[in-house]
Amino acid sequence: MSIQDKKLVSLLEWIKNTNDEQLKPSSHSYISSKLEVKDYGINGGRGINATSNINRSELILRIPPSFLLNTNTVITHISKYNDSIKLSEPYYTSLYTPYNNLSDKFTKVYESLCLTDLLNLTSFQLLSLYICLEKQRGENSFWKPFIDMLPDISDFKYTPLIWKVNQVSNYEKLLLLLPKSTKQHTDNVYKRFMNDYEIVENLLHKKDFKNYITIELFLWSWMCINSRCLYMTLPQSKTSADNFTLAPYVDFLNHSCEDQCSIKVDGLGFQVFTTNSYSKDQQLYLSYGPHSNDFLLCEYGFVLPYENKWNDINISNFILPLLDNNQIDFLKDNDYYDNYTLTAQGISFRTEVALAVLQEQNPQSSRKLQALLNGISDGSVYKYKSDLLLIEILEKIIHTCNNSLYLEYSDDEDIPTRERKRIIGILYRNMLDICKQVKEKL
Ligand SMILES: C[S@@+](CC[C@H](N)C(=O)[O-])C[C@H]1O[C@@H](n2cnc3c(N)ncnc32)[C@H](O)[C@@H]1O
Repeated sequence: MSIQDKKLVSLLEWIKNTNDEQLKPSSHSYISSKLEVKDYGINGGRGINATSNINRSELILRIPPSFLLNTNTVITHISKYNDSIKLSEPYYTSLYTPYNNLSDKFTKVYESLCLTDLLNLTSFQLLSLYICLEKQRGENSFWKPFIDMLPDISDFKYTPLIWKVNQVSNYEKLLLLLPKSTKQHTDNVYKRFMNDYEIVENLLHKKDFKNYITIELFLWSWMCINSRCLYMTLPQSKTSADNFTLAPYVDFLNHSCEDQCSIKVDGLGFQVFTTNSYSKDQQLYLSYGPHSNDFLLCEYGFVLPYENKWNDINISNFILPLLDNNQIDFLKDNDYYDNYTLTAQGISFRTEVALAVLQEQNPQSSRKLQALLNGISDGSVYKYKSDLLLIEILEKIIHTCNNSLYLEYSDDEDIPTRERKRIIGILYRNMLDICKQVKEKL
């Protein structure tokens, strides 16, 4: 049995938890016997395979609350090492937290944190910190079987954030080759990451724990969360971004554009139902959301090279510099400022509004514009000039894409650089396809 197979067996034993008398059978995880984890190699890494036919609307997975890694479970587990943290809410007290009393240098960190310290962190910061510490606790960690099955940092080799933080070979050149909107997205992800790292580092520093978490470890933990978190409302969350959980085993489901499984979260935990029927040996998928390749690359580290119906192009960089102050004020007042996109189907309504505003000296007093915004007019009065400007923009993008398509077939001697260039080339090819389809329709 390979090491990976042994780790998977441990994960299954841990998550089913059938040996523990304390736990009611209804709280054991349910993993349908029609499922197996399969390695799809370069086509998505590990995924879930149907070992026999599965019906539509069939319950295939149920992971009880105690085995979900989120703010609730983290705070409850930490409280077991810290007498100052008194929890009374049922979403904490109902959790199963076998306290094994295995103190170590990392549980000293838990001893030093008060509840306010924990609640002042975002879910993302708290979980990143916790996974870094639990990973280093090894055998002492309740979560070891789960942490052992998390991906390796090399599984994120296509993520531009990793290129930048780890300064991989040719990273500066690679970042410059990215389409502008992907570069901007990368800068935003980088800011989010650095901000989380600094906050966690400052907290540890304040408590006198130095060199407990390297940036490399934090990056791994942060990317594992970013690429595997699933939406789940949590009672103590301050923002919608805090509403997520990690769900062992469910997180083996790979992404497809079409929803093929649905999620239900209730007192029983995190449940997955099929929304399709599957035949034996088919891979099961879950849609992570309506994400373009640009988004998938920056946040998850992969792209769907051929069939991503959510691909779009952000053309804000072309439109924003053309707006005068009056037009900017109007768009801001009406919540239409920035984020102008187009897909293979055409421009978004936001983009249509921006192109119409560009044709108005005094947008505030234009009845035509008001009619467009209110849905009374179809905006055809603006169409001729909007199309002319759009063609100009499309031609500029087509020119850039044509000059960058070679990247997909790069013959760079350095293999990692060649692979990363191939992914960048795919982004340009996707953009070119959209531009051509939109142009044909004008
Ligand atoms: C929630 S995990 C899914 C399980 C993952 N494949 C694994 O080996 O652990 C998300 C990660 O899986 C990979 N992934 C998911 N869907 C994919 C797809 N359609 N094509 C390629 N990679 C995919 C990406 O690396 C992504 O960051």
